[in-house]
Amino acid sequence: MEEVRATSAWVAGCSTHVVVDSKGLEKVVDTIQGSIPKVEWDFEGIHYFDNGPLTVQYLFVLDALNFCFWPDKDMTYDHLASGLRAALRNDKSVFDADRLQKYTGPQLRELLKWPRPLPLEDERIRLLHEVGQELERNFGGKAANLVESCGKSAVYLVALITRHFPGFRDHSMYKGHQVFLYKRAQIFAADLWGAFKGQGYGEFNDIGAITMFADYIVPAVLRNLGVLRYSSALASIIESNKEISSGSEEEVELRACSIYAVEKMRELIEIKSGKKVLSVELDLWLWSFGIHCSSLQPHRTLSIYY
Ligand SMILES: Nc1nc2c(c(CN[C@H]3C=C[C@H](O)[C@@H]3O)cn2[C@@H]2O[C@H](COP(=O)(O)O)[C@@H](O)[C@H]2O)c(=O)[nH]1
Repeated sequence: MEEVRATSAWVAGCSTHVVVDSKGLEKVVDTIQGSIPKVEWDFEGIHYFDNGPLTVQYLFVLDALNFCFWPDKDMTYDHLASGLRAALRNDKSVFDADRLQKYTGPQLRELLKWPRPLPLEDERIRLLHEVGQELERNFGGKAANLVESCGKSAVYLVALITRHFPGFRDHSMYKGHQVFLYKRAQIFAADLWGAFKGQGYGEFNDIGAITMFADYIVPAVLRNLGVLRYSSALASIIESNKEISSGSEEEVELRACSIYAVEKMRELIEIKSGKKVLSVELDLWLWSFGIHCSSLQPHRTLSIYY
């Protein structure tokens, strides 16, 4: 994920709306004293897991749809993960590649037992079709084949996913430069690693290369911890719940500075305590803290990437 790391660092270096506060960062690192609280993958108990290829199919579908829940004030990631789990328990062929290509909005709603249109429903359907078509065309219909072809490399997996599935190409233009964020492709690798506990489909020799997943929860957590600071203009946009356009400087800075800050946190933990932590572990700790923190103020962007 060298391009994610390098381009995020570049944004952080010329960012004007968001600042990574090195003092704030150091304070957090001093507080945790080299050992971040261990958060178990699926601490919520909402995901499907059967230790086999169907779990891989489930996680790929889940991460194809893992974005933008906030427009419906009652919807969260939990509804998606547990809704897809219930659908799969009820019918093992529900995520077969041929079926993925045919779902309609109302059918997906029915699958998730959601009583009204989903946020960005048309895009969700388009992305499901894309996943079904491309899995069928190049991977024998199975996400497990996609993962097996990666030779235990998370970096290669992310590259392969972004090459084959345009919906996962999470990138932006910032001050004339292309910036790579790859949130959903990276989170899929991390979900495999977490679910399979680093074994089988979850075994990656380079899991340390994955960065944090730039969503709308972790930036707000980092701000809450004093690691990120916002300009007063950006702070008032976020506090008044106004939407920030996808691809705007503000939005790219919020996401890229979060990636950069977590990389810096990881480096500083190692310098201060000699302990190596993974960005994936830091992400899960920060994210799980965020979803339990009612005072958090996430930014609002309509996006298919996070
Ligand atoms: N950075 C980061 N962002 C994450 C996740 C996850 C879930 N990961 C699973 C993996 C293991 C655990 O057991 C988790 O269940 C979801 N999100 C993002 O959060 C937002 C949803 O917020 P709300 O609308 O309040 O539900 C949305 O952008 C979604 O894409 C993560 O881990 N890291």
